[in-house]
Amino acid sequence: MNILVIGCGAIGSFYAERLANARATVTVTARGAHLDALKRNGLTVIHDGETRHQDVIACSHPELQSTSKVDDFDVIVIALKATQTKALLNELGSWLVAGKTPVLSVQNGVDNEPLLASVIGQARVWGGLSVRSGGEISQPGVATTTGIYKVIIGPWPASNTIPSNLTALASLWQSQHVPLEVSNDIRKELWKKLIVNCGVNPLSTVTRQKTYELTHQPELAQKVYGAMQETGRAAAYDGVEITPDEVDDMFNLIKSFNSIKTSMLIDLEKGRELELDAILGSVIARCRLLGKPAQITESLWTELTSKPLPDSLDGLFNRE
Ligand SMILES: NC(=O)C1=CN([C@@H]2O[C@H](COP(=O)(O)OP(=O)(O)OC[C@H]3O[C@@H](n4cnc5c(N)ncnc54)[C@H](OP(=O)(O)O)[C@@H]3O)[C@@H](O)[C@H]2O)C=CC1
Ligand SMILES: CC(C)(CO)C(=O)C(=O)O
Repeated sequence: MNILVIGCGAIGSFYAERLANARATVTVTARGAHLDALKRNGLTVIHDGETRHQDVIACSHPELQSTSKVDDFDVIVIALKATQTKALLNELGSWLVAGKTPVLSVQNGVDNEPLLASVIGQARVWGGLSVRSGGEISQPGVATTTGIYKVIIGPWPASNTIPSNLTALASLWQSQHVPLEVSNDIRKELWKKLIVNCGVNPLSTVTRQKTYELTHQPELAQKVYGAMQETGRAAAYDGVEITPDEVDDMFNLIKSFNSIKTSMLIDLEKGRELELDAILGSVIARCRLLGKPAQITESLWTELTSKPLPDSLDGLFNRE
C-alpha cells in the first residue's frame, strides 16, 4: 500500500514507522529542521527504549502538492494536532478534494472528522484514535514514544460496512503487533477517548502532573472524574449515549495506565498552542447548547485561556 501520513509528530512517526516496517510505501509530511533531518537520515522511533529506523519519503505540504496527486495514495492518515486541522484544509483542501482516497484522522477530539467531511465528503472520511500512547519529537528526525499505541478505526460516523482498504490498512498495523480494533461506531469511540482527554489533559496542564497522580490523588481524581462526567453529558448533543458505567470504565482505564505525560502538558512545556478548543471547548459548547452544567471543564478553560467560554460550535477551531 502507498500511504501518506500528514504530520510526522509523535503519533504520526510511531504509526508511519510500523507501516514502513510492514513494507508499505510511506510518505510523511513535516517542516523545518525535523523535515530536513527526515530527508537526510530517515525516521527514527525510540519506543519504550527500543530504537527502530526506516527510510521514508519526507516532504513539506507545498512539495507534496507539486509532486503528487491525492489518488497516488491508497490511504491518507492525518496525525496533526487538532489545532492544525483547519489550517491543513486551507493549505491542502483543494489538493485533497481532487480524488477519492480515504482520509483517516487519528487526532484527539470529536470535531476533526466532521471538519474533514465538510470539505472532502463524509464517504471518504474514517475516524480513528490512538489509545495508551505518549511521546514527542525529541530531536529532529527522532520520535521518542511510550505506551501500547492501540488503534481504533472505522468509517465516519458509523457503519456496518467496512471498506476493504480500511481492512488492508488495519492488517498492516496488525502484522507489526499494533493492537487494533475496527469499529462500526467510531464516533462513539471518539467520544469515549474525549472523556479521557477532557478528564486528564487540561488538569495535567494546570497541575503539571502525569496521569498517575491525576487519577490517584483524591482531590485531583475528583476533578478528573467530574470533567469526564461532563464530557459524557456533552456527547448527547451529537446523539451519542454515554452511560455512567462507560464514564467509570474510562476513568478506570486511565487510572490503570502507565503514568503518561499528556500531549497537552508536552505542548505547554514546548510553548506550543494547546488543543483547548478540541478538548475543552467542544464539551463546554455542547453542554451550553444542551443547557447542562459543565462547571469543571469551564473552570479549567478559564484557568488555561483568557478566551471567552465557547457557547456555540461555530468557529471552535482556530478561534482568534
Ligand atoms: N503525543 C501524545 O502523547 C498523544 C497525542 N495524541 C493526539 O494525536 C494528535 C497528534 O499529536 P502529536 O503527535 O503529539 O502532535 P505533534 O505536534 O508531535 O505532531 C504534529 C506534527 O505535524 C507537524 N505539522 C503541523 N503543521 C504542519 C504543516 N503545515 N506542515 C508540515 N508539518 C506540520 C508538526 O510540526 P511542528 O512541530 O513544526 O508544528 C508536528 O511535527 C493530536 O491530536 C494529539 O492530541 C493522542 C494520544 C497521545
Ligand atoms: C489519553 C492520553 C493522555 C494518552 O494516550 C492522550 O490521549 C494524550 O496525551 O493526549
